[in-house]
Amino acid sequence: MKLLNEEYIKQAIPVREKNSYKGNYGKLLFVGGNEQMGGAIIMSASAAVYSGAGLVTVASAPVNVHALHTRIPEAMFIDMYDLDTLASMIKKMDGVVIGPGLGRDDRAIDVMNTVLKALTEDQFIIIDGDAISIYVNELLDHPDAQLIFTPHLGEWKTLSNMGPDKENLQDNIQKQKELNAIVILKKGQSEIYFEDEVWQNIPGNPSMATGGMGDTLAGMISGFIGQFETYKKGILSAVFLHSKIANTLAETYYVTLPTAIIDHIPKTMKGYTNPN
Ligand SMILES: NC(=O)C1=CN([C@@H]2O[C@H](COP(=O)(O)OP(=O)(O)OC[C@H]3O[C@@H](n4cnc5c(N)ncnc54)[C@H](O)[C@@H]3O)[C@@H](O)[C@H]2O)[C@@H](O)CC1
Ligand SMILES: Nc1ncnc2c1ncn2[C@@H]1O[C@H](COP(=O)(O)OP(=O)(O)O)[C@@H](O)[C@H]1O
Ligand SMILES: [Mg+2]
Repeated sequence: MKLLNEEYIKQAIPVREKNSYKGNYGKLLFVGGNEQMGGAIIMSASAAVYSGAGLVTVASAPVNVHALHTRIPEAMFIDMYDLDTLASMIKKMDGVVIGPGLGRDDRAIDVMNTVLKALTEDQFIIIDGDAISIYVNELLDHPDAQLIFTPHLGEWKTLSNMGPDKENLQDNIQKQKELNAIVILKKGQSEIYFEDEVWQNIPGNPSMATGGMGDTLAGMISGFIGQFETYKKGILSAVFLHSKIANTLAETYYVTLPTAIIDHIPKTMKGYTNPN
């Protein structure tokens, strides 16, 4: 297992080309946030905006539109239960994050089916939170896109049948291959399973054990993938910086709020920008 530490991330973040524009930095769709959990998809989309994503659209329950626009006016909005609009929106995207606050009811299942069917092979999809349960319980087919799962240990049990006391490196590698996906297994020191190698994150601390922390990570990962040259670089940099920011904040704060992490992303990225 390779260790994900300061050395990897040093100068990993690309400098922006002088004449680049928003279209160069990722068009992302966030799908989730039912009537009870709008905050989850707002945090996720906010993390992507603050990570530098070029264009962010949120598909959510209509009741969430004003909260979203108050928090991040940079994001666009569609009703996620309008399945025709949802399907046509997917076609314009580089990547999709689905799951934060999605719920698991019949409407959520329809949303999930619509999204997975509309994807094409040049896109990526991050399946997080409730969307992990739906993917497993509804026996959904692997989409025609790069698939990325971001389970915590409870969600990994749903995906792999291995509980927190049973999961281990060899069986996790085997399961990741069966899933034909990149797996970011979230825990105290999260593990990242790629097709050819496994990484373990080093920073992180228990001040991060707060609702919304994983929603925020999913948004960061998507935002980074939209700008970095490879999936690997984007994912590893996002996982590292998410917990690195939390470590810095935990020097002075008892608990690290996901929204505080989000606020610190742009300045922290600047500090790691490659000057060449
Ligand atoms: N403000 C919001 O709207 C929030 C919405 N959230 C959403 O709530 C939905 C359900 O997610 P949850 O993760 O709460 O619930 P789940 O019920 O899916 O997962 C929690 C279960 O996993 C078990 N578990 C085992 N190891 C665990 C570990 N290391 N970390 C976490 N759980 C572990 C727990 O005991 C529990 O049974 C998701 O869609 C999520 O995005 C949460 O992110 C919290 C904040
Ligand atoms: N004790 C801890 N040490 C390090 N990281 C933690 C700790 N507790 C939680 N985290 C991190 O916080 C995030 C929690 O994700 P998740 O449970 O999906 O949150 P949510 O669904 O509430 O947004 C993960 O990135 C996990 O690694
Ligand atoms: Mg989660």
